[in-house]
Amino acid sequence: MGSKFHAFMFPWFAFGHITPYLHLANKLAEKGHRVTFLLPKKAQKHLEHLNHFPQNIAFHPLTIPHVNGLPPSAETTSDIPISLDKFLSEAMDLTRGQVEAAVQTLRPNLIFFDFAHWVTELAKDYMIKSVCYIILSATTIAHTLVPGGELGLPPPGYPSTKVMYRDNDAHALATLSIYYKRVYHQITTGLKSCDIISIRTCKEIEGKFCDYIASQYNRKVLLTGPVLPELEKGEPLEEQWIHFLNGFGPGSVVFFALGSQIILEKDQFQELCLGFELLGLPFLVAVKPPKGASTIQEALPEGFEERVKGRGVVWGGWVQQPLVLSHPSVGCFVNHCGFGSMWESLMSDCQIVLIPFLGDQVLNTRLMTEELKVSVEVVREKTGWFSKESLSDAVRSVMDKDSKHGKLVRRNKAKLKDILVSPGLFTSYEDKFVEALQEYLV
Ligand SMILES: O=c1ccn([C@@H]2O[C@H](COP(=O)(O)OP(=O)(O)O[C@H]3OC[C@@H](O)[C@H](O)[C@H]3O)[C@@H](O)[C@H]2O)c(=O)[nH]1
Repeated sequence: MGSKFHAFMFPWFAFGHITPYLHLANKLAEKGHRVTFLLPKKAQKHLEHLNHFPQNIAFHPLTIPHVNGLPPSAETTSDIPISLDKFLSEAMDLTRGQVEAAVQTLRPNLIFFDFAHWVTELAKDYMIKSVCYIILSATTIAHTLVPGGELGLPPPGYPSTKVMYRDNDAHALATLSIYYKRVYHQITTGLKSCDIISIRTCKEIEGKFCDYIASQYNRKVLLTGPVLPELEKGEPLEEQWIHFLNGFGPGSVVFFALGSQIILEKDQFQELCLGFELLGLPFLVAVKPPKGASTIQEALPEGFEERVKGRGVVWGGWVQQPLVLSHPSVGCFVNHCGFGSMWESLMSDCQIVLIPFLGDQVLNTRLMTEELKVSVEVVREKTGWFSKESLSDAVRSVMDKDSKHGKLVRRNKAKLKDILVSPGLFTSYEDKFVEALQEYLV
């Protein structure tokens, strides 16, 4: 059994990081441990519905200090373009006093962090254990964030010849170069100096990358598994989507989403819409309005809505992605291969088409498409541009009943899913992880 502990959680101020931390917090709380969750004030109201154990998980809101260059109301990466992330990162560093005050008062046993590498010093001062909990893929860490790593190039001894950047990834590398140095420093410092390294993955998908990280940091690496939430514990799918999706046959709808960060240029957004028009299948596209537009409607190609009426919707807000994916009418998931979406796509019964934008998304895409062979990637030009034809061709290549390639990836994916859903696999990762933490605390 082991004794109950009290953990602090302090993830990077991005929903793509906060949400998986909260899923892990729920698992700890379910086992009777206590969690104090540090997060920006405004983020709390978006997350309360995901806290399934409010008696054991307490949110501890932080005030985001003012930093020149950061818009006054910005508190998470969803509030700013990627080019301003560095200011939010400075603001996070300036919350150190608030974090320390909370540690001093509440005296936790452990503190989980990812980007705030200075947590390890603070933890030592108060004699608590620091846990660097990585919610990006092990593949990304192994390729880009090990000591001696270099932007865009695999490090010596890297265990794959397939999961790499290629010529046509210059667009993703250019974005990565904006924040690479900062994130490299944050992650490698945190991983070197923490007490415990842990990653949100499992060896069935990323075993050799996890082993490589362990060898490069000369440390044991604990895996939590994907720590997916139980869908039945949350709210049901919104009525409007049930109604829309029920109007189509099993496995016929293509669902498109790009996570919480990607905002398309207007011309690329329009090309995307035209790609769906060309495809001819029913679709639900959920993306933010493109740059320069405040609504989706004003940015749609002329006459588009009329032409696809009754067959497709482009929605500018949040949809409940895991629930949409579990609707029987949805047969294909086109997405950016953020690590959260990658897991959700693997656990669904949909065909997977990938269109990565950021550095880690490119590597995740290669892992899925070339190493595991469970998906296809949309072909881009050297400039990063994808055309309506390349988008619709990729979807057709897996959705056409007679497509050989479609059959192959469907078979591979079904095999992998069988392994992942084998009874007890994920819970045994979670149990072993918690046991390992308890051993550290003895
Ligand atoms: O409309 C939406 C969009 C997204 N979501 C949810 O939001 C989460 C998005 O997480 P992802 O990791 O896929 O993508 P994000 O873009 O938010 O992640 C960010 O952090 C993780 C990194 O791998 C990504 O590169 C980075 O962009 C998923 O759990 C998804 O189900 C919705 O529920 N509805």
